[in-house]
Amino acid sequence: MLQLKQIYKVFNEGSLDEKIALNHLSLSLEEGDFVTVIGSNGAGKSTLLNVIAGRITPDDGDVQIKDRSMLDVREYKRSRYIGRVFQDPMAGTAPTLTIEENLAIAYSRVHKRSLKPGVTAKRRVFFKEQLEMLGLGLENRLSAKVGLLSGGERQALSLLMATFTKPDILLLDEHTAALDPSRAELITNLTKKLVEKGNLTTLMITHNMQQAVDLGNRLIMMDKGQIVFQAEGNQKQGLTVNSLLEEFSKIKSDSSLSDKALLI
Ligand SMILES: Nc1ncnc2c1ncn2[C@@H]1O[C@H](COP(=O)(O)OP(=O)(O)OP(=O)(O)O)[C@@H](O)[C@H]1O
Repeated sequence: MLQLKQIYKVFNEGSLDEKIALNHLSLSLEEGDFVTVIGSNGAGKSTLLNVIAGRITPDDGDVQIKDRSMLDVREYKRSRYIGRVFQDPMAGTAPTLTIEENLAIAYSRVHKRSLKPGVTAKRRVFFKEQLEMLGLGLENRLSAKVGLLSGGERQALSLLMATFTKPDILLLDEHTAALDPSRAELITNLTKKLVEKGNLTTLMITHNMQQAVDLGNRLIMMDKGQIVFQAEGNQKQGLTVNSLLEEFSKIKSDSSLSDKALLI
């Protein structure tokens, strides 16, 4: 479904600030793979997601979705294939528009050939059904402005908007990190439910080791723009936070990383 081939990205090349963010990184995801991505600050995790989404162009390598290179596909066009949720609950939705208007925008991004844009009666029924799955009562507040929602409610809506169109790839960029623990748990559980329901191919960055262990069928650990450890299948299921920290300590000796940096 997703293939990253030898992705290389350097920032500020040739200057004192030169930083190799992705160092010939390759990764292949099958349909339905749910990969948790961990690593210290500056390991290249967000750059990786930005390269997939088309926000950053790699200096070398290729990004393929369903065997088609995406390098010539601009970010706004890739959003037809890619759903994304950011750390900031304010980032994924338009605050001055209503819940149903936000959903209509996400819907029309994918169903471009639809003759009737906006909110139709049929679509309203569909939106209500989708919102019911969140279990937050938002299906009864279709005309409420999104700016009035709490951070958790807004992030749940962002997650729904990123998933209900069944994107080929779902990118989650520390999407629970800005929420209080109970709301973070709610969004984590919703993520599990929506990803499983849609069998979505997903990459999720997290600094929460427990979350990285609990979610998904694969895990990758990044350091200095490379994948330094990965687990899948039974090995992934058998991982614990302690075993991850042990793996981490193996790369720590020749790096400036610390447990704290990984666990933030
Ligand atoms: N636009 C940019 N210009 C210059 N350097 C950048 C840019 N974006 C990222 N970098 C650098 O590239 C490296 C990788 O950054 P990236 O944001 O991908 O790391 P990360 O693993 O997501 O870190 P964090 O966990 O702190 O979010 C860092 O050293 C960062 O400072």
